[in-house]
Amino acid sequence: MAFPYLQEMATRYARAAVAADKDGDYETAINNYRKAIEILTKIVRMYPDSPLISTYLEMIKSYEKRIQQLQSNTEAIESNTASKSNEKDSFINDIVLTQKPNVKFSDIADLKEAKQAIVEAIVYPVKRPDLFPLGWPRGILLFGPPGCGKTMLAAAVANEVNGYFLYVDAASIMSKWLGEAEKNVSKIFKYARQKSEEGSPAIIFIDEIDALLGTFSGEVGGEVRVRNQFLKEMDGIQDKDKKIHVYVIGATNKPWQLDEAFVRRFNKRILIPLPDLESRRQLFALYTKGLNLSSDVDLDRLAQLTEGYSASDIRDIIQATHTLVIREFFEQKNGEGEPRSITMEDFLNILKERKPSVDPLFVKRYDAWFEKFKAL
Ligand SMILES: Nc1ncnc2c1ncn2[C@@H]1O[C@H](COP(=O)(O)OP(=O)(O)OP(=O)(O)O)[C@@H](O)[C@H]1O
Repeated sequence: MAFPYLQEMATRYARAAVAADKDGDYETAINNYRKAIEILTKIVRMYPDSPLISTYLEMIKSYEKRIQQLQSNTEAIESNTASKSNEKDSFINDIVLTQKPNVKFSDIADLKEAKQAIVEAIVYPVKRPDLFPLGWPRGILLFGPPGCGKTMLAAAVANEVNGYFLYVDAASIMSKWLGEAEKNVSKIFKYARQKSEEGSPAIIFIDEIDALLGTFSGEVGGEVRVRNQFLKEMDGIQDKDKKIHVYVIGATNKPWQLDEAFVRRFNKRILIPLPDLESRRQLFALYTKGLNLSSDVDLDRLAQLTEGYSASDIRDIIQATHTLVIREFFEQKNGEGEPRSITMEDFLNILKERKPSVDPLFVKRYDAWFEKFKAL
């Protein structure tokens, strides 16, 4: 999952924790502090170069301290045990990332074909269902290397149609709620249908969908039941009366692990590839927009040098280069005055130390899979 979403999720839990803490609902507060810690720890692990790392570490420390304080106050906790009826809501709260994400199509570099396919599949039918006498697809599969915009696209389309964005991590559904997974799958769809009935389209985004619809070598935790439940729910939203605006966007980095019978349920199957030269140029322009660049920085050249890098690799390169200059500024000038501008040499130094995160062999596999299952 991507940095901004993780950040948003951590903030959400932290806010819920503080609110519950104030209300004296210590059990909810502890649970939410724990979730915030879990996500912040993930951010620290995944984005060690982020300039905010020390802030996150501080936050983790202070939440841990608060949990300890609250835990020692067992009496208060017992008197505020969450009621059964709240449990359902809190599950949905866990998965509904935000009602309206703030990612826009214009924040996404290039991916013209994918944007167009997704607009045709979701935006047009939401705006003018009467123009689609034959119905329209409710299941869309986005596949391709990690960090190239699958999550962003799904969030942007939810934003575009003013809908609910339900972020679901398939791997955690299978592991975290073992035994509960089947029930939780139907809760997700029920909630989405309810939102649609109230007038807001709902986009269920399932990250790492291969964890849910993959071909398993062994049956460990009721996988077949969960899968069947999921397929039943997907069939349930194929509504002939055109009233239901619930869409399932599945994302995977390993499409070849999907069971072929299930692949066909996703009427649209779209490859989100590694950025080509032009996309990389756009990414460098996009992510250096607010930075102080020296005149020798050649974005075209940087785009040429980064063949094989993912969009998030490129964003990370820019972030690391910026951090380098900021670090130097603090070390040499103690944070006084202004940092110097970022030079081409800074970029080249960082590039030397960063290899693409995607294995080129995988890229060939994506293309081959797309050829076989393409459905734009
Ligand atoms: N096309 C793009 N334009 C601009 N930024 C991008 C693009 N693709 C990825 N990014 C950057 O990389 C981050 C990760 O992207 P995103 O989460 O959408 O990738 P993903 O394909 O869903 O990856 P994963 O499979 O790891 O979940 C984004 O938050 C964004 O900063």
